[in-house]
Amino acid sequence: MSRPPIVILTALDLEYQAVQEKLVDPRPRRHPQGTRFEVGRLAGGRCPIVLAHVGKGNQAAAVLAERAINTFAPAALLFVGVAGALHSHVALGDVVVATHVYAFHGGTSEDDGFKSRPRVWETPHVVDQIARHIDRDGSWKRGLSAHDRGPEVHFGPIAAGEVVLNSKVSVHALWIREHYNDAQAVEMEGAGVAQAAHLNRSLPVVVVRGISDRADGTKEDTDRERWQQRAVANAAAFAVSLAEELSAEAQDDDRRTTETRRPTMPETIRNVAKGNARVGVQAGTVYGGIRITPEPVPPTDLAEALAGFRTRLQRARAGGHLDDDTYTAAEAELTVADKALESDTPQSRGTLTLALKKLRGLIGDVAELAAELAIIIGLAQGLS
Ligand SMILES: Nc1nc2c([nH]c(=O)n2[C@H]2C[C@H](O)[C@@H](COP(=O)(O)OP(=O)(O)OP(=O)(O)O)O2)c(=O)[nH]1
Repeated sequence: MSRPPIVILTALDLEYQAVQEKLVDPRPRRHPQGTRFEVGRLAGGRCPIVLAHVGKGNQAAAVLAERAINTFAPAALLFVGVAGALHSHVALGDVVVATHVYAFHGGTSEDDGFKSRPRVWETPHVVDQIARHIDRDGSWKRGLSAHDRGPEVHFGPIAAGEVVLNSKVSVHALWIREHYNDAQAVEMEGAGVAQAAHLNRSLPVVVVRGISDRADGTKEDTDRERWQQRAVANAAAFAVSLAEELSAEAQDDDRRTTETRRPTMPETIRNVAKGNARVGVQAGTVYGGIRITPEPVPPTDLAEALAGFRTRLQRARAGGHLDDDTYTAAEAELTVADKALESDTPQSRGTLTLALKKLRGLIGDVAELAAELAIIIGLAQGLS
């Protein structure tokens, strides 16, 4: 079972570069709409990473997050970048991991002033627990260049708006202090990414930010002192450790689901076979060097099976088991099959079977996919 990918989004070139440096053998993947993703693996790790540059702002971040989710079916989404600190205990170079993201610009403008209409997305519990474990473990700091003090990791809310905040006394600064007082850092993309993940069956998302200024009017100075590069290197180091753990966890979850679906066998087996009946192995407990491969539970609903197969196809591509051209051709056949299934006429049933057979020719080299498709073809043939 191959590991599901983790998508990492970045806004600035220096953020992209900081993550890209962690990838082994990154390969470009061009989306039909022109977005260039890069897919690689972490050095010494097994998790496929999909990296993208989304530019500044929540809107672009949301659209491209949606695109990445649809294309790669990741196990989780991370945003890695820089941010300004909102409290004095959060120092330059520290890492802030969002427990919540506040979209701090929501509100209503009334005669007696602007009223807050907060929106907030919470980081899923399981992901938060993994991130805290990585912080306690501390091994994510290996490989960081030696500083006077190692960066600290802070867990807390992040405020994401539509402006670069570079003042302690501006309207925006006062607004955040009054209504989002526990926010640790401020940035411009977290809300867009969180919204996109929420709209995709609440896919786990984590915003990881390195602090490169104090959001207090000194941003130009700290930028000149290259705090952006230093801060994002720390955020990237933390994020890739997190990605590796998240992918491993998702794989374990997949395995557990497969195992709980397997019917359990009682310890004592009574053989009820009679006459010339053929009997395989019936055993409650088996000792010795026996390898057992769990048999997948065959799908019964064709539409669901096709949707599941599309996800598997995306993962096979993200994991490097299918090249781009084969993937595109296979996806096209799957779309033909989907449409034919919707029409449900005698003619469309023929189209459906033909599309699935062409698909079989395309993915035949990937054993896992071929086995699953054989079951789907059986289901489709059962329709006619
Ligand atoms: N360090 C820091 N990063 C911030 C702040 N606000 C903010 O949105 N970010 C994050 C999210 C944005 O993607 C990006 C904006 O930072 P930037 O350095 O590009 O800001 P800017 O537009 O003023 O920079 P420039 O291109 O004019 O030099 O950094 C902040 O106050 N401090």
